[in-house]
Amino acid sequence: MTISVAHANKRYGDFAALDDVSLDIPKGSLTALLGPSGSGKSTLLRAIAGLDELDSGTVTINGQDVTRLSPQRRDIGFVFQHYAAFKHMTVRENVAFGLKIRKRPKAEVARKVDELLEVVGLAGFQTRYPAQLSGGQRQRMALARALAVDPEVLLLDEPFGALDAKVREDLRRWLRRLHDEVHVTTVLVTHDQQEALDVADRIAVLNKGQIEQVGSPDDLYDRPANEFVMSFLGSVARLNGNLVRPHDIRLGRTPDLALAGADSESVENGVFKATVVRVVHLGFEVRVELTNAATGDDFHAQITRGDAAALALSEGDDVFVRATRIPAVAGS
Ligand SMILES: Nc1ncnc2c1ncn2[C@@H]1O[C@H](COP(=O)(O)OP(=O)(O)OP(=O)(O)O)[C@@H](O)[C@H]1O
Repeated sequence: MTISVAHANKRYGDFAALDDVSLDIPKGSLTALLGPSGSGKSTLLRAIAGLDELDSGTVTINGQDVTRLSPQRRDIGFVFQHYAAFKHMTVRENVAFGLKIRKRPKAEVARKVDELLEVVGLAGFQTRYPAQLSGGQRQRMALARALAVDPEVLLLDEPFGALDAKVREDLRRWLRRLHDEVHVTTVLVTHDQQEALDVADRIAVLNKGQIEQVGSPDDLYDRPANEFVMSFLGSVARLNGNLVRPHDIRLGRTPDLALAGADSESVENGVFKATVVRVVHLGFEVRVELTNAATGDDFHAQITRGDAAALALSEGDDVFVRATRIPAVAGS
């Protein structure tokens, strides 16, 4: 383990921002702290960084208890959502900053900075000033600066939060590739489940100052520990009391068509009737909004364009519905 947090508690007045949190972060992993606003993600990250002191509990980095060490002595790189670059310094000087204050030899600084600017795709931007960069380029410069001093741990607090959706998506793919190249143990705070699923190899889901589940993206998506994790990691539909993923719902014009393709997995709730409320085309997929004919509950199914075309659904049509997969979620 590179990082171990044990029984961390942090209160603000009566409010428990961290409530007995324990988390191990393996060496070389890219772990996302995922949770809704106010769940304690940043508080946990700041405790690992040493920017906030815990009320109780310990933080260990590489076997050393760093709970009482200042951030400067923890060997970490840190990137925030709004990165404060030195405005009067060029990109090159910004990235070199940490190495210069550590008084590294000039030739080493030059080599290292060249290498990093190459890695983050800013080789052609060396003499620009931060104001002459796009938001995405500025965050990549921030990452290069944090990585320049070869930290043991890289901590990222919503590093792409202020950028638009397309740039965010490009940057998180880029971050994943960067991580595959440099393997520095990385902890990323995000409230965006898509970002966590896309970029992380491990996800810790936080809720109200506690960890609900830790696991790989597949573990969490396919085997959620509880309803909170299941609904936070993707959209859900409630069918006869069970939470299911909208793309695990099969529709048919007749009851046997809804059953067609049923595999050997146990199908606990059978086929039931529903009415089509709306059909929404979302590019590759089609969302079918439905009402359960017996209970009046609304839910939606996500099907392929091919299936939608074959079914030729219109508003008001009756269809037969079946869940193809019902995850075993505790408490549902
Ligand atoms: N300095 C502080 N004083 C009082 N309350 C605080 C302080 N810092 C954080 N909190 C509270 O602690 C809780 C956890 O905050 P934290 O920033 O860790 O949440 P978060 O999960 O990172 O949320 P977000 O995604 O909104 O940043 C919040 O309810 C917040 O209001």
